[in-house]
Amino acid sequence: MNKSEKPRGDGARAGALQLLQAVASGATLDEAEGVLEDLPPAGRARARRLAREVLRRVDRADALLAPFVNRRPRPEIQWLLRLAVVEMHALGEAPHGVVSTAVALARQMGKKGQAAAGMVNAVLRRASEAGEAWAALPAQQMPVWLRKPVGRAWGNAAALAIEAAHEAGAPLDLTPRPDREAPGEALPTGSHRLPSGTQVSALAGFEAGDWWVQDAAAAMAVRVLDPQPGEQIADLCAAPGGKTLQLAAAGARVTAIDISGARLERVAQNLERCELAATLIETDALEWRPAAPLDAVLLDAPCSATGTIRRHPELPLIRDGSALPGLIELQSKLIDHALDLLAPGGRLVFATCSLLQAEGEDQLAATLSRHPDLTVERPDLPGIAPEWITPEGALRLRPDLWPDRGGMDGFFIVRLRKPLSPT
Ligand SMILES: C[S@@+](CC[C@H](N)C(=O)[O-])C[C@H]1O[C@@H](n2cnc3c(N)ncnc32)[C@H](O)[C@@H]1O
Repeated sequence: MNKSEKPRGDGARAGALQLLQAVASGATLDEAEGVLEDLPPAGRARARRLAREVLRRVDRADALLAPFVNRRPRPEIQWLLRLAVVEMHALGEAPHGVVSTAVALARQMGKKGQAAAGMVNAVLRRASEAGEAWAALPAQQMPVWLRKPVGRAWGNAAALAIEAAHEAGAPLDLTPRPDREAPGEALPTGSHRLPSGTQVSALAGFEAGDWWVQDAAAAMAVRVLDPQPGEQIADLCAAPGGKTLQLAAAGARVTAIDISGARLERVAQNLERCELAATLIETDALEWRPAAPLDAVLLDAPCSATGTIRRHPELPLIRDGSALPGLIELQSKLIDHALDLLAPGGRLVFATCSLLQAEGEDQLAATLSRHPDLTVERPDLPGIAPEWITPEGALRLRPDLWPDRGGMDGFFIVRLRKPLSPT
């Protein structure tokens, strides 16, 4: 569907379909955002939401549709059918309206769409009566390259619970500045939580910079680091800057580094909105050295981002795990470099938003074998359950934790301390 064929009156659904087709060709939802440029802000938000809800349930929608189609329709029609099924069965939209809108959208997809409109109508009418079958279908499975190691690490029941959390999506979490208020339910670890879909810019305190958006699990890395006023701290992979803001708000003297100038620009905007300060440097962290050794380093390393599938449900569709070896190698180089920047007795927090032990537990084991003089410091923080702490003393966070509260991102976080004198 090109722009001129975009249906007037239901731009959000048409926008969602364009996003879904962009994802099918390998784009992230953020990268595909440009297809929504003609929509007003509310329509864009709805299109993004619809696309995310479909991406969380592609397999489930296909399984429901399979008995009603003779052969798999063209990709754009299949996305249209999936969208309609998800709207009816997951989002509680009235079937009559969903079916007639889907038929209208098909008619606006050129000749092939017009030819498919009758089939769309017939299939969706039958699918609308299949609520029980929908309820009996399992949540979407993670792809094999991810599910296998997750099942091996924590068992099948945990993998199923993680998949249920992926389907449920993510609430909106805020980190308040220490001296300010934030809306939402206060969580035991200090974040504030609001329902998913809350419009961020309309919340009290946004303009004043009283808080910033940051998942509750992501916010724990800086709490584990425990920055102190006046400490010299480098945030080696800083953008878009949630953790830089936390470090600066604690009164540390922060150098925020990122290899991406465009992403670093977002750190600058966030700092400005929250009236906080940090020195920003666009460079490869592996090539950066401070003038004097540091009190602490935060290394929130580039990783598979498999802990963020609740908010980025396109990742399982567009990633195949082939980037992992390169990421793991980069993480270990960054760890060694970060340790080299620390003063004696300095601390390094290594974190990845990953569900893979290869980017967490195994990376810690390899680091300790390369640097046997390091001490792992177990986190001792309000709200952290003892079972989240690994035998080695790291923090393993998973989307299926806090199931009654709405979950959290998957993260691995560990604090390492350098010896006071060389051993
Ligand atoms: C997981 S994100 C960091 C998220 C950030 N800490 C936050 O809390 O908002 C990883 C970042 O590492 C950056 N990056 C990747 N390779 C890098 C390198 N060699 N040196 C510096 N930054 C790098 C990426 O541009 C990306 O912004």
